Amino acid sequence: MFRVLITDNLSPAGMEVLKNLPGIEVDVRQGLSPEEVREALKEADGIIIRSATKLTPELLKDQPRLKVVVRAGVGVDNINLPAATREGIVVMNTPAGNTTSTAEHTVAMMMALSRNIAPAAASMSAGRWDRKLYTGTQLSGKTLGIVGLGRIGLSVAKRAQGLEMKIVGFDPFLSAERAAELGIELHRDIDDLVPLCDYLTVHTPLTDETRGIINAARLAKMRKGVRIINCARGGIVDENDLADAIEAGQVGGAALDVFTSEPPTDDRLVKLPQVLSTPHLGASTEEAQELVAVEAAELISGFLLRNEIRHAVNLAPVSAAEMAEIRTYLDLSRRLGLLLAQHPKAGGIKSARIMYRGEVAAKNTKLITASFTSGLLEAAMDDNVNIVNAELMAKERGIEITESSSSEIGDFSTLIQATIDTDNGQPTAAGTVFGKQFLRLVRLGTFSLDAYLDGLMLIFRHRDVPGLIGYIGTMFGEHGVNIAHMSLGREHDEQGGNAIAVLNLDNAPTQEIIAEICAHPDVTSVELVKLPPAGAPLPWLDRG
Ligand SMILES: NC(=O)C1=CN([C@@H]2O[C@H](COP(=O)(O)OP(=O)(O)OC[C@H]3O[C@@H](n4cnc5c(N)ncnc54)[C@H](O)[C@@H]3O)[C@@H](O)[C@H]2O)C=CC1
Ligand SMILES: O=C(O)CCC(=O)C(=O)O
Repeated sequence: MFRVLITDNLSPAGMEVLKNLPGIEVDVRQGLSPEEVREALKEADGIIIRSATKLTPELLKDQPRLKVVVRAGVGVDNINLPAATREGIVVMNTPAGNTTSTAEHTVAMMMALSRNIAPAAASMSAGRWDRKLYTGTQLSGKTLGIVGLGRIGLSVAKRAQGLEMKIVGFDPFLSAERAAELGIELHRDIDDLVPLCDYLTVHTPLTDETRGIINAARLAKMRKGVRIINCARGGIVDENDLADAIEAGQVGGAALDVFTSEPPTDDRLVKLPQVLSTPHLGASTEEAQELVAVEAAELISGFLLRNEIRHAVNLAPVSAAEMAEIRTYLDLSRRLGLLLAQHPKAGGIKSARIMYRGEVAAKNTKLITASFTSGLLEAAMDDNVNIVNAELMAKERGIEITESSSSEIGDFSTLIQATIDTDNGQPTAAGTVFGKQFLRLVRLGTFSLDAYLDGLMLIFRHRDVPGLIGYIGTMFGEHGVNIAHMSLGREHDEQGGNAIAVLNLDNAPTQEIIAEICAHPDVTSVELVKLPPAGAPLPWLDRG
C-alpha cells in the first residue's frame, strides 16, 4: 500500500481520484509545522503540495520512503530541487491546469488597477460617493509589456489583444516567428522593452536569473506613471525598488498577487494606496483547483503504481508502457555497473563509457545509463542511489559518464557494453538479453563468453591448460560449494593461451578455498562478485 501525504488545501476532486485507487491510501494533514511535515514524510511514499508547504533540504533529507513530490500547480520554487534530486526523489508539477485562471486574474488585476476598483468599492462601503477621486485610465490603445511568454504570458497577451492593447514582449526562449504569428512585438533585450510600456506584467518562473529582473534601474527607464503587475512570484519585481518608485511617482500603481514572503512580513507595499493586492489567488478558482488536483492525483498514482513519469522537472518523461519495455535493459545495465564496481581494477574511477548496440539503441538510453551509473555507485555510497540522482552523484564525484549508440545489429540483437576508466586500467563488460528476460554476460575485458549475470560469480583468469577446471570443481565438491552454471572463454580461441572462467555458485566459498585457487600456478586472478539473484526486484522500480 502506498501512502500519499497531502499537506495543502487540495480540491476534493483530487482526493476522490486517490481514494478510489486500490493500492493508495491518503493521509491529509494541514497546518503542519516544518518539523511535523518532516515526521509525516517518514511514513509517506509521495506528497502532494500547493504553495504553502515548503520542502527544504532539511525536510527532504533522510526520507528513505519518499519517492515523489507532486506540486498541484506550476511553480516549484517552494521545493528545493537540487536537494530532491540528490535524495533521488522525483518532482512533478501540473503545468497547464491553472493557466487560464491565472491569466484571467492578471487581466482582472490590470483592469481593477486602471479603474481604481478596489479603493472606489471601499469608499462606497464607507458610505462615500467620490466620483472625481477615482478617475482611471483606458486600456485600449495602451502598450502592455510581458516578460515571460510561456503558457500564462501568452494567455494574457491573447486577452489583452482582445482589449485592443499593443503587446510587446521579452522571452529568450520564444522564436521571433512565433511571436510575429501571435502579433507580439518581441524584444531580445529587456532594456529595449521597458521604456515602451504603459503596463508591464511578469510571467516567468522565479529563478536566479529572474529574481529582481524588474528593479530600480529598469523602473527608472520606464514611462512615468507605468503600472506594474506581478501574478507570477514575489521577488521577480524587487519589492523595495517598486515601493520606492511608487513613492517617487515614477510608477503609477502596482497590482500584486504574490510576495517574497507570503503572507508579506513587510507591509510597506501593500499599504500604499497605489497598490492593489490579493493573497496569491491567481489559481484560486474552482475550475483550476479541480484540474490541478485531479492531474496531481493522476501523476502521483501513475508514478507509484505504474512507474509512469509525466511532467517531472528533474527526470525525462517515460510512459508506463515504455518503462515496462525497458525494465530488462535497466536491470542489465545496473548489473553491469555493479559488476564493474567490483572489478579488482575499479579503484579511482574517472569516467565510464556505455555503448548501446542494436535494438536497445532505440530506447530511452539516458535512463538505462542512469541505471548503470546507480549500479556503479551503489556499493560505494551510504546514500540511496537511484535513477533520479545517479548522474548528479557521479558528477559530484568527478566521474564523467558518456554514452554512444548504434542501431546496427552486431552479434547480438542487443548489446550493452560498459567500460570504466580507472587509475589501474579500463575494465570492460558487455551484456545482452536472451529471450525477453535472460541476462547474460557476453564479454569481460578481451574475453567473449556466455555467463549468467546473477548471484555469486567466481571469475578467475588462468592459462588454458587441461585439468584446471576439474581441479577447481573437485575442490568445491570437497568443500560443499555447488556450481550452478559455468562459462569459459579463451583469448583468440586458442588452446594454451589466456582464458577466463565464470562460475555461478549456489553458496560462497571460504577465503581459504579462494586463496588455494589463487595459489594454483596456472591461475592469474580470482574475483568473487556478488550480483542480485536472477529476477530480483529492481530497487527503484519494483515498489510495493
Ligand atoms: N499567482 C498564481 O497563483 C500562479 C503563479 N504562477 C507563476 O507563473 C509562472 C509562469 O507560469 P507558466 O506560464 O505556466 O510557465 P511557463 O513555463 O509556461 O512559462 C514561463 C516562461 O518564462 C520564460 N522565461 C524563463 N526565464 C526567463 C527570463 N529570464 N526572462 C524572460 N522570460 C523567461 C520561459 O521561456 C517561459 O516561456 C510560474 O512559474 C509560477 O511561478 C503560475 C500559476 C499560478
Ligand atoms: O496553489 C496555488 O494556488 C498557487 C498556484 C501557483 O502559484 C502555481 O501554480 O505556481
